[in-house]
Amino acid sequence: MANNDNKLRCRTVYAFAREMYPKTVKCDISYGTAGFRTRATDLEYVMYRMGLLAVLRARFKKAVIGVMITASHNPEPDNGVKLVDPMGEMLEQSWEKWATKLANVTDDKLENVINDIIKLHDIQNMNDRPEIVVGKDTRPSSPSLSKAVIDGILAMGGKPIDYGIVTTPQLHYFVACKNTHRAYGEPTEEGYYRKLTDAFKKVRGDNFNNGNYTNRILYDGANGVGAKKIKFFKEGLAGSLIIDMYNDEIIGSGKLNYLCGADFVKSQQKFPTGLPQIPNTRCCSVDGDADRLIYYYLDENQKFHLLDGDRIATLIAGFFKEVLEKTGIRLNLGLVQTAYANGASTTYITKELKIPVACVPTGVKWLHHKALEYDVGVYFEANGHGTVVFKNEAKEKLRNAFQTNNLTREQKDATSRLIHIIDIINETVGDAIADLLLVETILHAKGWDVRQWEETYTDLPNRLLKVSVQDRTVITTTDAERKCVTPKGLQEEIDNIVAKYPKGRSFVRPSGTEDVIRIYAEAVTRRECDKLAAEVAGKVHELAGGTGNPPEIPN
Ligand SMILES: CC(=O)N[C@H]1[C@@H](OP(=O)(O)O)O[C@H](CO)[C@@H](O)[C@@H]1O
Ligand SMILES: [Mg+2]
Repeated sequence: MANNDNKLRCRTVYAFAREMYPKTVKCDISYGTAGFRTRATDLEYVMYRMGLLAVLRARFKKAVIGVMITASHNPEPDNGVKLVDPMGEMLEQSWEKWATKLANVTDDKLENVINDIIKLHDIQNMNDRPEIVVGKDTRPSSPSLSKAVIDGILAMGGKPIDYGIVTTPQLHYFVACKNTHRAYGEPTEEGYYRKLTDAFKKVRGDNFNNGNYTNRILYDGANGVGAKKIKFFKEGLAGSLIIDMYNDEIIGSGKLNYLCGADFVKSQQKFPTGLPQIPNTRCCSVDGDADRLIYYYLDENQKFHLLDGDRIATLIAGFFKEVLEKTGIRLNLGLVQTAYANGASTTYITKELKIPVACVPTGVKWLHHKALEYDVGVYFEANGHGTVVFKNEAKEKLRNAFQTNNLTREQKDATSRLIHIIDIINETVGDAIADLLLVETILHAKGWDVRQWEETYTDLPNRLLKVSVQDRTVITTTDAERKCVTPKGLQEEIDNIVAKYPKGRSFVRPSGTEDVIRIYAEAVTRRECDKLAAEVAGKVHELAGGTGNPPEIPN
């Protein structure tokens, strides 16, 4: 009977694939830095197939798996999909290649790839009906793409749990809650808001303001899901933090991520559209799926000041170091960055904060795994994506110490504070809104305004450029992407250019989410930095098959 069920199910899988979700795109796509991401019109069959894969992965892991439909900070016509593993982490790398294979195989070979996955992973429980948690962002294409994922899940015999429109970090959280049998929290939106806002209010206490810190912030929702969900936080925070909302698609008519949002603010280094320009006022932006957070302000001369992911990371790591010292409990703390981290932030962390720093390749999966090596691991990408992770033993150590009577009053207060702060954090993945609550908690504890935060160190001027090339895979890199291996000769040319600029640093790598080569540069002055970036971009264009006009070098 089981065998017959299986055959019947498999026939449904392939009939559906051919009739409802035929492969419409000839060229291959690959599971990149954050899953598949491309024009939404090219994604229906990919979504269906990822629904199939999620069920196989869930049967293999004997756990709940997540599927998130989003293209994050990309323009509105794009969309994407990524799978979320049992503890809320990104899909294990060895399965990325199966995702890529499954997405690219022709309709008539789909069955072979599925059989290969089943055989190679010895998946025996093909009649299990695992839960697959599905979420989507606010893009117009998301509902139909979500239906394709759900059809894939159903065809493969899984049980879709559709959470509708949620932020990416919410979906990661739901998966972790389900697989820990609620030890991590309630797997509902309500449970998520309650956990974070209750912890925030406990730590904040009755004094909402402190020293130079005032509890009002201007919030740019990027006209996306972050604008929708912040409203529930506002309710839960009950005035302890006042969030003035802008770029809210319901109130305004703005387009998703257009001239606003965390990616725009960070990469353009500009104040976004839609927010009032009030001097020296703390502002923040999230991206299209609310997993990135960036702070900034305009001074009295209308000069723009950015406080990016590196700045958030140093604030958090420095604060945890102080509190951990106060607890008297020995836990090791480390910070993880990528090559995009501003050199000044790395110097500040190592020389002044004296916290160990690791550098890993771009992409949350690398940062997250490295951070798990520490008892308390803080990780952030310069673009504002990051969080803090705690080893289970570290959490236990804190809780046990709190229960004993061996702590002084000060040690006990610091331990209790830390235990509550852990609940403000979404440990599963970078979460813009949870990070916002954490940053606000730290600024409040220090009694700092945004300028005092900025005074901790001075960023080196930096520039991010993109160059289009015929084939971005011609560039390969090593040393956490800081050196390129191919095309031959390019690294030597970059070294020669960089040597002309005091404190200059530059590296290039193929993007994993866009069809471009990214160029990063920093130097002592803005002028030198822009020149360095443009010169390196020119070399990339020349040696890596650039398309269109070569970049212009400023005088
Ligand atoms: C320079 C940069 O910001 N790169 C981003 C971007 O990846 P690329 O591979 O560079 O396109 O999108 C990723 C997913 O959101 C994010 O993890 C990463 O940091
Ligand atoms: Mg994002």
